Parts: sequence; C-alpha cells; structure tokens
Amino acid sequence: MAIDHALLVTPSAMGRIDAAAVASGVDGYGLMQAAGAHVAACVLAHYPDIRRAVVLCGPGNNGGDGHVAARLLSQSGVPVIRCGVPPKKGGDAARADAECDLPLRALDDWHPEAGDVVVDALFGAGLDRPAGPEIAALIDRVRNADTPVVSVDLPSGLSGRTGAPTGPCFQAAHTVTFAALKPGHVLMPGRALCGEMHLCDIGIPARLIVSDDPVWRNHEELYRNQLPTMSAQQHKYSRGHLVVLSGPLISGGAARLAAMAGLRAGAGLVSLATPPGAVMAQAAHLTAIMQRSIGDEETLSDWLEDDRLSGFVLGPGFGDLEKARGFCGLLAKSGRPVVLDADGLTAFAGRVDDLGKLFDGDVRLMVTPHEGEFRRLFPVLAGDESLSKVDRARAAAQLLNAVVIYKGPDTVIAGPDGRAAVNSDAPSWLATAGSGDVLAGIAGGLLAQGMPAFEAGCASVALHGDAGRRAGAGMTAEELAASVKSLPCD
Ligand SMILES: NC(=O)C1=CN([C@@H]2O[C@H](COP(=O)(O)OP(=O)(O)OC[C@H]3O[C@@H](n4cnc5c(N)ncnc54)[C@H](O)[C@@H]3O)[C@@H](O)[C@H]2O)[C@@H](O)CC1
Ligand SMILES: Nc1ncnc2c1ncn2[C@@H]1O[C@H](COP(=O)(O)OP(=O)(O)O)[C@@H](O)[C@H]1O
Ligand SMILES: [K+]
Repeated sequence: MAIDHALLVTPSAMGRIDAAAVASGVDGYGLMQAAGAHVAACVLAHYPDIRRAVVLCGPGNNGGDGHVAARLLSQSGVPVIRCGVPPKKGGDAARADAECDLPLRALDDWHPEAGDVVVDALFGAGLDRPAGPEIAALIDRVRNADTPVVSVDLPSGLSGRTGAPTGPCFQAAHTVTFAALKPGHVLMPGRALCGEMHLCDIGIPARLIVSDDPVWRNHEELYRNQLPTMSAQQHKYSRGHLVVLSGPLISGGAARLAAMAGLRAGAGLVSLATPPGAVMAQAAHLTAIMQRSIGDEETLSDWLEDDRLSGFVLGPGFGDLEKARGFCGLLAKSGRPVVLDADGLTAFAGRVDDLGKLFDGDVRLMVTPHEGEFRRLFPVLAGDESLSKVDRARAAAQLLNAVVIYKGPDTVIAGPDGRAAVNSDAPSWLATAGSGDVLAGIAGGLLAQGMPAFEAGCASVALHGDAGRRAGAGMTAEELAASVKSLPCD
C-alpha cells in the first residue's frame, strides 16, 4: 500500500529499518546529525525566549541525538547545560559526545531556572525496563518546576510499542520523532504524554519504511476504493436496506440515532424493527425511516425471508439481553452483515465463544465496544498489561472472527486477518451520550451497501470523526447524526 506516511512502526521494526538504511549505504552518523538538528530547530522555533537549554542525554543513540542537539543549540547562541551518562564507546553516540565540547555533567547537577527548556534525550526506542529512581527524581524535579520538555523520539519512560508508560515518564510539550510514528505516539496515554508531535524526515529512504506487522493510522487510502459509489443505474434497493433493531418504549432514541446515521451513510432504505408496544412512540418521531413491528423471533424470522434486507444493527437501547442473543442468532443464520453494539455486546459477556461460533466463515460481524464493554467481553485480554490496545483489538477480532472497533480517543479498528488501524484525530466532543449509536449506524449503513467489513470499519470511524468536526464542539448526538456525510471531508 502506497501510504508509508500512515504506517505506524514499532520500535523494534524501527531498529531494523535503521539497520537496513545503514546497510544500504546511508550514513548512520548522518541520521543522528539530522535527528539532532530537527530537535534543536524545534526548540528554537517553539521557545524563542529560551534562557537556557538543559539537554539530558542517555547512554544510547537517543542520547546521541541529544549530544548533537546540545552542540547545535550552543552554536546558535543558546546557553546549554549538557547532563547525562557517558555513551557506550565506539558508536555514533560516542562520536556525537566527542564532537560536543560542552562538559557532560551528572544528571542531577543543575537546578531549574525560569526560562529553562529541557531536551529529553534519555531513552527512546531502546527503553527496555522501567526508569529507575534517579530518573524518577529527575522527572519529578522537571514537573515540579513546570519546565517545558521537548522529547527526542519518545518521552523517556513511554513504551513506543504500547503507548503506556513503563514507569516514571516525562510529560512532553513537544516530541520530535523520525521517519515514522510509532504506535505509542497515537495510543493513549502516550499521545497525551507526547504533547505536540513533529514527524521529521532524517533521510531514511521511504522504500525502507516497511513493517512485517503493519499497523496504520486510519487513513482514506485504507478504504477509499471500497466506499459505496453512486451511479445513474442505482435505485434505493440496490443501495441496501439497513435494519436497526429497536428497544422498548423507554429507550427507542438510541436506535433512531443509529438509523438516521445509517441513512446518511448512504443506505437506500432504513427500517426500525420495533417491539409492538413501542411502534406508536417511534412513529411519532420518524419520517424517512420506516418501521416494522417485530416482537419476537418468529416475526423476525418471517421478515428475514426478504433477502433485500442487507445489514443489521443490534444493541443501541435494546434492553432485553436474552432477546438480543436470540435475535443475534437469527441474524447470524441469515448470512448478512451485523453490527453489534451496546446491549448487543453486553448480551454476550461471558459468552464470547458462542458469539464467535455464530459468525464463522466470511467476516460479516462488526463489534463496536467502548472500554467498559471490551472489559466485559474480554476480561483476560483487558487485564493483560503486556498487550497494547492494538494487540487486544486484534486478539478479540480473531476470537470473534469479526471486525472490532475498539472505541475511545484512540479508536482501533482490527480484523481477524491481523489488519489494524488507529484513529487518533477524532474530536474529543464525540464523547457525548448517543455518539456510539451514531457510529454503529454509520457502520451498519456501509455494510448494508456491501462494503467489506474491515474497510467499512475504518471508513465508519473516519466519517464519524468528520461528522463531529462538521457538527462542532457542543454538539449533541442528534446533531452528529444529522452531520454524517457518506464521503469524507476534503
Ligand atoms: N531509528 C533511527 O533511524 C534513528 C534513531 N535514532 C535514535 O536512536 C534511538 C534508539 O537508540 P538505542 O537503540 O540506542 O536506544 P536508546 O538510546 O533509547 O536506549 C538504549 C540504552 O538505554 C538503556 N536503557 C533502556 N531502558 C533503560 C532504563 N529504564 N534505565 C536505564 N537504562 C535503560 C539500554 O540498556 C541501552 O543502553 C531512537 O530513539 C532515536 O532517538 C537517531 O539517532 C536517528 C536514527
Ligand atoms: N476523547 C475522545 N476523543 C475522541 N473520540 C472520543 C473520545 N471519547 C469518546 N470518543 C468516541 O465517542 C464515541 C462514544 O461512544 P460510546 O462510548 O458508545 O457512547 P454512547 O454509548 O453514549 O453512544 C465513540 O465513537 C468513541 O470513540
Ligand atoms: K526521549
């Protein structure tokens, strides 16, 4: 796929890319020079009133970048204190250290002053254990003094693989990284610990930026070719008929939000399947969305004989968990795509094996858990701290033979074949009641139009974010649903 800029590269894959660059003739020391220069430029650009740079250098190549940045900042006229541990002999970091004529002081040999900026070049990709007490004390000192931190590659203490701190960790104002983002830059809390991200080219050829375990930033090129298209030959039935299974009288709004979003995502027709007691209440709210009274499995089975029904959303405001399981079984048997959300997911807490068995074969189940629902369904995965959110979503996708949209500020979309994407640019005001129902409806609308599940997952999350941006801060879920457009913003 020609979207290297959207590839997320784990620290170990980055190490291999680095080695491949050097093996192909790229000067490794030149890479370090370029990295250090970007860091110095970031400091100068963002802190024009800097009084002193405190450059903290670790023992590896991250520290090497720090030695280069210290030299360049000093040459630019900024007073610099260089602190750290001497680098291992013989490597690029040792050469960078030797070329910097500022004394290398002990890590604690300085006192914060107004106008300081800390350059954190202690550990990057090579962090392999929690930072010890000396680093913890340093991090505390910087935090207590409120000194801004510019981190090199990653805030020291943050895992670039998982996005979780391995122990004490800097809170950066800016993080300068090289060649490709790592998962830890976009997964929470890593994204927040990085502050503003700067992805810089240091001269590693693009053809070498590959991974045998690719994870992508959610990006239009992942799904654009599979988006439903419009043509003059189409009629409403050829654009798919989405059915949203509605709950009882008291909680019908959630299904309406999903239905409206599904219609706006391009499904030709959308119907609510409503329990008889709630039909009149729903009817009072519906215009373009149609309705069918469906009270039990028998009436649903009869309706499923209509093979124009092409996709289903089950869960928002549904209520009755036993009924949800029964309905889900029928929908699974019908062979058509299903989005399970909210109560549709909770219905299978402690029964994920049953759910996986219902949907074997082609991938046509999509589940959209938020953190709490994910924990309920997959307590073992959720409790395993060695796993990243991407690892968890992938494992869940395999267990269910489903596309998993694991929601949050760092929504992960994963398929059972291992494909995975992270969406980290959705506006935070999506965190409002009913917003997840809208997402489930968009996904249902795209699946009902025949879009393959992984691509539909990526597109749904992107369209949801676009709708949020269009609706603006302070929006309600009604406004979000009304802002969905079936093609992404330019
Ligand atoms: N990937 C690339 O293409 C480039 C990488 N560069 C830099 O190189 C860095 C990676 O360098 P390294 O692999 O040397 O790794 P690091 O410099 O991140 O750290 C490695 C050293 O730190 C020690 N260490 C790890 N965790 C520790 C802890 N908690 N407490 C104490 N010591 C600890 C290790 O034992 C090792 O000696 C990147 O983060 C980046 O800053 C740049 O020089 C430019 C090129
Ligand atoms: N801080 C945030 N930034 C961006 N998106 C968020 C944030 N918090 C939640 N979201 C998104 O908002 C939606 C909320 O869904 P959900 O938790 O199911 O809410 P509800 O059940 O009220 O509809 C999800 O798509 C989630 O990814
Ligand atoms: K660092």
